[in-house]
Amino acid sequence: MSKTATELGSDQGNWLALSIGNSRLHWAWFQGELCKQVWHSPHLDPAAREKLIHAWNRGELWDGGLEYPGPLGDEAIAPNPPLWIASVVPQQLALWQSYRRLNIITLADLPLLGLYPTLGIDRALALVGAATESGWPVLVVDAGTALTLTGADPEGRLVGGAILPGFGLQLQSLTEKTAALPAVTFPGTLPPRWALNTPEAIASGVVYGIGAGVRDFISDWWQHFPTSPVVITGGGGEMLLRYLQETAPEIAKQAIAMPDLIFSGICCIKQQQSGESLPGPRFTPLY
Ligand SMILES: Nc1ncnc2c1ncn2[C@@H]1O[C@H](COP(=O)(O)OP(=O)(O)OP(=O)(O)O)[C@@H](O)[C@H]1O
Ligand SMILES: CC(C)(CO)[C@@H](O)C(=O)NCCC(=O)O
Ligand SMILES: [K+]
Repeated sequence: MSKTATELGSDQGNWLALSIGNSRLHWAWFQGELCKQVWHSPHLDPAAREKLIHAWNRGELWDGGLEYPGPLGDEAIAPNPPLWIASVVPQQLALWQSYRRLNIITLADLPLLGLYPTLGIDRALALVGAATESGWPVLVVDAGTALTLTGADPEGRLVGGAILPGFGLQLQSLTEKTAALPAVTFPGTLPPRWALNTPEAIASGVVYGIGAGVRDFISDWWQHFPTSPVVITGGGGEMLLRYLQETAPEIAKQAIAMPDLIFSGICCIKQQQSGESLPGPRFTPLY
């Protein structure tokens, strides 16, 4: 559906992308294809959603109750921005059902082959984003609440993947399901592997355990697709990359960190649906 001149004039190509994850909301403000700002917020309740919509209509991007990186100079968002949502949390998505300029992205919108019906839209969009940047085949490692590996072949067909508890969830489950293990905050640096105290032993187990698992998946992926890029994303992506740099520099050198991958995917789908761009990567290798 292409935009009318009035619509273009009124929103100047401004739009918002929202990726609803299991722990947090991930937001991006776009002008056309240009991503101006990315930020994260807690899940919302109806009152917080109303405050947000009112802020947008005053030209402000952020609500005081949410984490944000600070105002962007004098720039203001146009009122009633189109909102493109990808969600893996139905209750949080339901909050936006009555938003006037809502576009919900579903698996049916994606130029990928071989998808299974319950595949997470975040995983599928990350693949689209990764392929837009690096072409097919591609493997995406997303270290969010759940850590996922998702790979597609040279034709853009899902090969498959894996789901495991992410860094935060592993730390949390140890604390909650044991008597003696304390809460451990997410380590900022690679912990010592052979720890001599409880918090570092927990951090070591989780970081080296996840790291080794991911490394093994990447090695196996390269047996099948030796030239495939590996794209790392998600809040735990930096830690994962640190692990790879330390233990497997030859893998780390070939891994690409793309924190905002999901937004490349959303932008790509929006362009396709709005007829704003050249034909997308639908079923054709990009290189
Ligand atoms: N400073 C930090 N605070 C909290 N978690 C962090 C921090 N740095 C890295 N992490 C890790 O990143 C994860 C958060 O990643 P990300 O933002 O991709 O996803 P999320 O918000 O947890 O999940 P989702 O997108 O599924 O809601 C946490 O689970 C934790 O393992
Ligand atoms: C695995 C998560 C939770 C990662 O955010 C999400 O992609 C999801 O809910 N997926 C559904 C199951 C699947 O992807 O097979
Ligand atoms: K569940």
